[in-house]
Amino acid sequence: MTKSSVESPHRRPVALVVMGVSGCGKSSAGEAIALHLGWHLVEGDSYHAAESVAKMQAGIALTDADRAGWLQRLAQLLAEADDGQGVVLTCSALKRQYRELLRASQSRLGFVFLDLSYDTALARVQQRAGHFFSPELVANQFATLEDPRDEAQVLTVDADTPLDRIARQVQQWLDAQQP
Ligand SMILES: Nc1ncnc2c1ncn2[C@@H]1O[C@H](COP(=O)(O)OP(=O)(O)OP(=O)(O)O)[C@@H](O)[C@H]1O
Ligand SMILES: O=C(O)[C@H](O)[C@@H](O)[C@H](O)[C@H](O)CO
Repeated sequence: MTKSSVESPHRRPVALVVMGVSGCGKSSAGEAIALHLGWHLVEGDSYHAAESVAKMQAGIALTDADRAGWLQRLAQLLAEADDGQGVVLTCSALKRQYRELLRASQSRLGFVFLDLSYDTALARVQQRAGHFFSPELVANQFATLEDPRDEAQVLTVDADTPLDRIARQVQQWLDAQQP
C-alpha cells in the first residue's frame, strides 16, 4: 500500500459552509467565524432569486428547482477559495444533494452545522424584525433538513453557544487537520 492511499483524502478546508435551518444563526455565526479566521464572508441569502425571496416572504417553501440556480451561484463562489483567501459561506444546505453539489466545486470544503431545537429556532425567527423569512416555514425547514453528521468534514456545533466560542471551536477544528 502506498503512503498516499492510507492518508486521509481530506485536507484542511479553505472554505466553510455555515449551514442549518432558518434562525440557527448562520449569519451571526458566519460573521463571527469569518472575522476570527480573517476569511471572506459570503451571505448566501443575498444570492437567492427575487422570486424565491418573495415565496419565502409569502410563507411558501422553496423547492429543489427554486434552489438549483442559487446553489450553482454559490458553488462558483466556493470554487474561488484557496490557501490565500478562505471563504465562509452562509447557506442553509438542508439536503445532502445540495451539499454534494457544493462539494463538487471545492474539494477542500468543510461544513459547520449549527444544531438547534425547533422551539428555539421558531422563537428566534418570530422575534427577529425586518427579515424576509416567514416563521410559518420553520417547521418545513426541519422537515427538509437531512442531518449531515455522518458526512465527511462536518463540524456540529450547538447553535446556542456564544458566538465567540463557536468561532474558536471552528478554529480548533481546522487547526487539528493537516494543511
Ligand atoms: N449563538 C447564538 N446565541 C444566541 N442567539 C443567537 C445566536 N446566533 C444567532 N442568534 C440570534 O438568533 C437570530 C437568528 O440569527 P441569524 O439571523 O444569524 O440566523 P440565520 O440562520 O442566518 O437565519 P436565516 O437563515 O433565517 O437568515 C438573531 O436574532 C440572532 O441574534
Ligand atoms: O433553503 C432554504 O430554504 C433557504 O435558504 C432558507 O433556509 C432561507 O433562505 C434562510 O434560512 C432564511 O435566511
